[in-house]
Amino acid sequence: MSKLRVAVIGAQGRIGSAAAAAVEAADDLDLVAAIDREDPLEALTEAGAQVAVELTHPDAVMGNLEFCVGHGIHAVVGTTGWTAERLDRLRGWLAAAPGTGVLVAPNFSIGAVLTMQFARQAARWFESAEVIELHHDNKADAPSGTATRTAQLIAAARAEAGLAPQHDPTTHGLEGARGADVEGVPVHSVRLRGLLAHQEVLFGGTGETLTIRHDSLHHSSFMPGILLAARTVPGVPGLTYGLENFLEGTEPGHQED
Ligand SMILES: NC(=O)C1=CN([C@@H]2O[C@H](COP(=O)(O)OP(=O)(O)OC[C@H]3O[C@@H](n4cnc5c(N)ncnc54)[C@H](OP(=O)(O)O)[C@@H]3O)[C@@H](O)[C@H]2O)C=CC1
Ligand SMILES: O=C(O)C1=N[C@H](C(=O)O)C[C@H](O)C1
Repeated sequence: MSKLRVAVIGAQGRIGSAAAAAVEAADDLDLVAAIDREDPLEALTEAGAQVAVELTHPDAVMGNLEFCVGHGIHAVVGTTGWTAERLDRLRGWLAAAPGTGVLVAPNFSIGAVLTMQFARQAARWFESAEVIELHHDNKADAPSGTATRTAQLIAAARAEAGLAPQHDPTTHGLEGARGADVEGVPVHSVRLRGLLAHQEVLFGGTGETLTIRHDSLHHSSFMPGILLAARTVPGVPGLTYGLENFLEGTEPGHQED
């Protein structure tokens, strides 16, 4: 069987370099292009890439995806900075490219995907919910894509359950002290040398709290998810948001890197 032809965009970066190495090491995948800021996107078409793994910067991702979708190259996207408007724009490009698939995943690690699912499940049972995300000191975006998605899922579950908006008695405080407001859920962002990617979701109810914590200790935590996504995306046309949509029916052994 011929190997799937995969390209990595952002291949000099922290996660992009790890992704390029993981693709290269996979028996069923062929790393046909590994490009970064200075390289032309035409390298993807010249190399005959079938799937592009996009791991760059919120300022670069839309241009890269417009090119990929316009050339019928499926994409697996880890880059953050997504808004409803950006997702709509991407849907528009995909509508004009039937058969092309794009997965946008706020987080490729299985533990982070489960954290989001557990948080959604817990949200309806607690009056208070806050998210603390902690990342390395070179991260461009805040809050993280994962924390934003987590807060959105909590907000949706609260609304579905008919919970009242969260009570915040703060009348005196410095700006930012209560974090960013993501659909009514406070999200706090810590940037610290030595960290990679970590998140705590805190829930509070009468006489009890629940804390869900996840730690990505190494970029290897994202690789099984990226490889699974690269293998799956050619069979899923249109936009898929969240790796969980590709995990259903997958045996854990199939996520090996
Ligand atoms: N979904 C997930 O599971 C994960 C997502 N991420 C996300 O991935 C993104 C990258 O993170 P990280 O690797 O830490 O960042 P880095 O800054 O280490 O890497 C990004 C790389 O992309 C390059 N780049 C910038 N613009 C372009 C462009 N137009 N075309 C090609 N390459 C470009 C950068 O070059 P230069 O240095 O010259 O700017 C750099 O080499 C972030 O948005 C991060 O949040 C990270 C980890 C996991
Ligand atoms: O920049 C990072 O490092 C990460 N970015 C993603 C995010 O913003 O959620 C995923 C993970 O947290 C690592």
